Amino acid sequence: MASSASTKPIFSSPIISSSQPKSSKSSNLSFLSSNTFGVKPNNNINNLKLSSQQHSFVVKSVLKTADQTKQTTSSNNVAFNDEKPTILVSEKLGEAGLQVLRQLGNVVCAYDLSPEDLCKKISSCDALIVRSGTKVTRQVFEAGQGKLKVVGRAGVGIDNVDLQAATEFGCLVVNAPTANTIAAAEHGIALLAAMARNVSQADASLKAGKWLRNKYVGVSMVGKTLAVMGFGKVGSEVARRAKGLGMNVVAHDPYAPADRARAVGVELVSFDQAITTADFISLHMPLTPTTNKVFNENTFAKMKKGVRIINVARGGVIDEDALVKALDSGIVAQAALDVFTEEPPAKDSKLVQHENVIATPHLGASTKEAQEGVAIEIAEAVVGALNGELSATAVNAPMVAPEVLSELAPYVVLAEKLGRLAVQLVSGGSGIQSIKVVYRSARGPDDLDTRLLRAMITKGIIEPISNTIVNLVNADYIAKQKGLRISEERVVVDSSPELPVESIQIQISHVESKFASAVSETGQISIDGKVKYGTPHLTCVGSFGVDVSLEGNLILCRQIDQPGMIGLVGNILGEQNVNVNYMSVGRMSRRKKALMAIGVDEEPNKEALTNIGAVPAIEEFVFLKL
Ligand SMILES: NC(=O)c1ccc[n+]([C@@H]2O[C@H](COP(=O)([O-])OP(=O)(O)OC[C@H]3O[C@@H](n4cnc5c(N)ncnc54)[C@H](O)[C@@H]3O)[C@@H](O)[C@H]2O)c1
Ligand SMILES: O=C(O)[C@H](O)COP(=O)(O)O
Repeated sequence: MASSASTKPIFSSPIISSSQPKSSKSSNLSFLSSNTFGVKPNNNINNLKLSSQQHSFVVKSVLKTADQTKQTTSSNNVAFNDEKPTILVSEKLGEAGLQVLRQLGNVVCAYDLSPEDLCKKISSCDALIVRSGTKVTRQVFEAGQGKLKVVGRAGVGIDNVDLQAATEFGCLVVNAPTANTIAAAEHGIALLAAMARNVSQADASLKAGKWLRNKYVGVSMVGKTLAVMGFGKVGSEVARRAKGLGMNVVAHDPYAPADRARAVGVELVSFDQAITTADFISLHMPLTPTTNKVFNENTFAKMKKGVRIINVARGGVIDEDALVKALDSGIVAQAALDVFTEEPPAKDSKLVQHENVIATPHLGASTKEAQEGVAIEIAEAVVGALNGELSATAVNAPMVAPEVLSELAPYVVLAEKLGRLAVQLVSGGSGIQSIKVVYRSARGPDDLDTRLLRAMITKGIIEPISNTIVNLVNADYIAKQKGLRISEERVVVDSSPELPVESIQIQISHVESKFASAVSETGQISIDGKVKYGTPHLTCVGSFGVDVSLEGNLILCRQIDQPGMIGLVGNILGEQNVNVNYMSVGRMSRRKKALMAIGVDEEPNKEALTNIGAVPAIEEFVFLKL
């Protein structure tokens, strides 16, 4: 490490768990099985090479599922399946979106599927597109395991998708968050005005032959206070429109920036302040464990008597029984509801049937314009994901800008290879619990996004020793599940900021190594790598500096530094027709200990490895698969 280097931890890993994983697999990484040479046969090795389609390749690699791994392993290249992907559309989607999908894959539109039929169909699908009516449960992800790569939610709310299960199964979830904003806001305003002026009730009454002008006297909106609960995309558009109606608008949103509210002329206030001062309350927050039934008996009791409530967000944010009581008692004068806890609600729902309630069947996003826009937005996101692009609307994966991705491409390969090497250096009986990754870089902390690199290191470490397929979506989850703690550290070095990373070091502590020379003076297994001319290189093993290109496989030998060693080992390999592609020797001092790193194209047979071990000057050696 350069003496001028400053050390700054950048990541305090969330991947810290003392809990045992749920799966029946080993709770830590102690199940390294060994053959004669201490290496477990590895079915998941990808012969990764950078190509002209580097960017696309990198993403495909980081999002790869078991299915793709099978295919790439058998064909020994990194290309996606040549067959067209199958995209299941389980709810009505605009024609323009379907056309985008058809350009890439086989599109199957199957509406109103039972949960069982969805599970049956999904096992042969690469992607699923839903709206709010399809429950994408854990069972769906289990049924789609190894094949289903992406779930597209044609809309905003993802409360009908089991995100935890998606992440565990490495399935990307994308949504279409912008195209229906205006439609939802307009519907909110339509309900607000219709409720205030009794439009629905008066219309029904007139159609029933009555003329009740006195009964349907409404309330005015101008000068009244509207509390917008959730000042996101829809909430802020509702606020903007309500101001146009002359309303006094306040908003509550714990995460909204004050300047965004100021720009609309809205004051951000506390939850209690909002609900106690408002004449109208309009709900625009997502349904989450925190917002579930946040409008309940207690909160209704705090509201101004005669308050009016509009909900175009999610039914689940209201305790519907409590709302019926509040309507009966007059605390809530009227409610206008587009969404319900159960959709469709029961025909005899007291809430829907209440005389002071007007209701629509989840129509917020249902304008021609919004449905066209949502269909295109989700189709493009799903096609992009299937093509290997990271989506800007990924819900359960880090979003990495394409230019960052291209720049990091060779480092992604290096990261995975170093992970693979490091884990193979751990001796069979040891469990890995703690891994430290040190990035040496001239870049400032904001200019280096290491999430991708960390995911690929995790992939490299876990895949050789388990059947789990690791990708960008599930890397952190899988590491946590296996009790693996990964911490990251940045060392700022005085080199060119043109390069995102100068070197990556992986340290594994509290384990024994099957190759003692890989253990550094401070007691950890430690290896370093760099990208040279676009190719990953191993540059340090323990305390030995080496330089070997990480292609094919690797033999590391520690020996007494003396003439003729390269020839001796080269001959043994040559006799078995094993081609050496790279060789490098690092030593501590002259004629003492040296470390020889040999890159080989083929896997040496047992005899070749036995003969290498029998060379008197060789004190230890290890064969590592990349
Ligand atoms: N009825 C429909 O057809 C329809 C159409 C579009 C959107 N929606 C629903 O409307 C809601 C908002 O959509 P959006 O596009 O504006 O989403 P958004 O993510 O842009 O906005 C949601 C806002 O809620 C805020 N929030 C989160 N937790 C909160 C809490 N506890 N209290 C207050 N605010 C909180 C967030 O900070 C965010 O600003 C979602 O539930 C969405 O599913 C319904
Ligand atoms: O969250 C959303 O985008 C809306 O609730 C729209 O849902 P829909 O796609 O089922 O109309």
